[in-house]
Amino acid sequence: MNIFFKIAALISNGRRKVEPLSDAKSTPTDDVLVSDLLMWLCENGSHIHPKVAVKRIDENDPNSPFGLIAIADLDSDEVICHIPPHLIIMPDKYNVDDNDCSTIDRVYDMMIADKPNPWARYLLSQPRRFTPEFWSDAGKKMLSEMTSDKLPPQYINDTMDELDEDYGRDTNDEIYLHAAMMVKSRADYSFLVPFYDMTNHHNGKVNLKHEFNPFHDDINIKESGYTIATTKPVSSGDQLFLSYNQGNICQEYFDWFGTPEIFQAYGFVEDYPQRWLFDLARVKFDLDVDEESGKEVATFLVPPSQRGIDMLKQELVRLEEFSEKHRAADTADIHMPNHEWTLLWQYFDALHNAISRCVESNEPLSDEIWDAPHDWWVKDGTMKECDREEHYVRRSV
Ligand SMILES: C[S@@+](CC[C@H](N)C(=O)[O-])C[C@H]1O[C@@H](n2cnc3c(N)ncnc32)[C@H](O)[C@@H]1O
Repeated sequence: MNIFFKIAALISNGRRKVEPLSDAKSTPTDDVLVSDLLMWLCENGSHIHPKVAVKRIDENDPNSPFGLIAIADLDSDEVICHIPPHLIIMPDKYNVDDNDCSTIDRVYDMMIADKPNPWARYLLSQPRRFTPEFWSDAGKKMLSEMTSDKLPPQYINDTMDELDEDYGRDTNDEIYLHAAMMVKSRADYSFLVPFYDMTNHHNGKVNLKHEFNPFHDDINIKESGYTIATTKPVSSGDQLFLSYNQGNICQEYFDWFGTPEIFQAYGFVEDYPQRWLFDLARVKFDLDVDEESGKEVATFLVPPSQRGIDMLKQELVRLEEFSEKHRAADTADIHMPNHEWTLLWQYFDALHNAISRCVESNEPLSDEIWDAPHDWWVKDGTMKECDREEHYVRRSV
């Protein structure tokens, strides 16, 4: 019996009758690690919708990431998965402010166990050091030269410094670093949730939501577990997406966590729509492609100023000089792993493109933003200074 029907059988022994699907194309996965993981999850009390498969997002690329794919049409508001509390890795006490590293410690322990469970084996199979915070010294040096102290992402050394200096962890232990990167790129703050952590990001195609906000005061995750559901009908073959920065539990991420921060924390350049925030110029805009004209359009979330636009024009010149100096280099000479080099230039192109669209727009200019307080982040599109408790305000620069 193939994995698909094994899972369906498990679920039908559980809480819901699952009829075999006539148009089920293939097993939910072609990967042993993933099928072991799915079986382990179902045998340990998880509910995984039988019309959802785990597949590589590019079936022709054996290295492409996995994602959740509908293998039959889904309605809106269908529960895609429920993961019970005992499978979620979380710190003892949970407070979003004292985000300690106990979740990382637990993932590390799971990975170095004598017989790692299927989830640990899957996480260990993920590419090493692929998010910029965990890049080689050469890669981080090149990225820092590209962004200088002006353009995002900044603070790419924070995580390693924190692990080393604040928590005294061994940052020469490659498995510990991998555990840390898995938490940073797959957890909701300190909650690492299996299967939920297989969901990819896309703000334009997002079709999933959290059934409840696990950070809400009246939710005790140790009782509720995690449940995600569809927000709209999903056609067979479509990928299921969450938003990593504008989802229904993202709260203050709306204000400042944009395309640069997604690149830094998750190691990929997001598709349109993108969100760009440039502290130094106090410029904040969404960049999307207009369906009719096919042109990229910058939608400003705070009014841009001449001063800010002039700063970004100077940054464009500096970026072009950086490209002149490095793009033709031989990676062997700079000791940067190929995946870092490829990703760095993908981000360079997206950054250069976004600033170009911004400075060439004919948006009316005003100096209003320079009267805003130093912590000038404001909720989407308003100049209203937001209530502190409503929104985190990012570190001032
Ligand atoms: C929470 S995991 C998602 C599941 C992951 N793709 C897997 O194969 O297990 C986050 C990672 O998935 C990848 N990812 C998520 N959304 C993506 C997207 N839209 N494009 C490319 N990679 C994406 C990135 O590598 C990111 O660090």
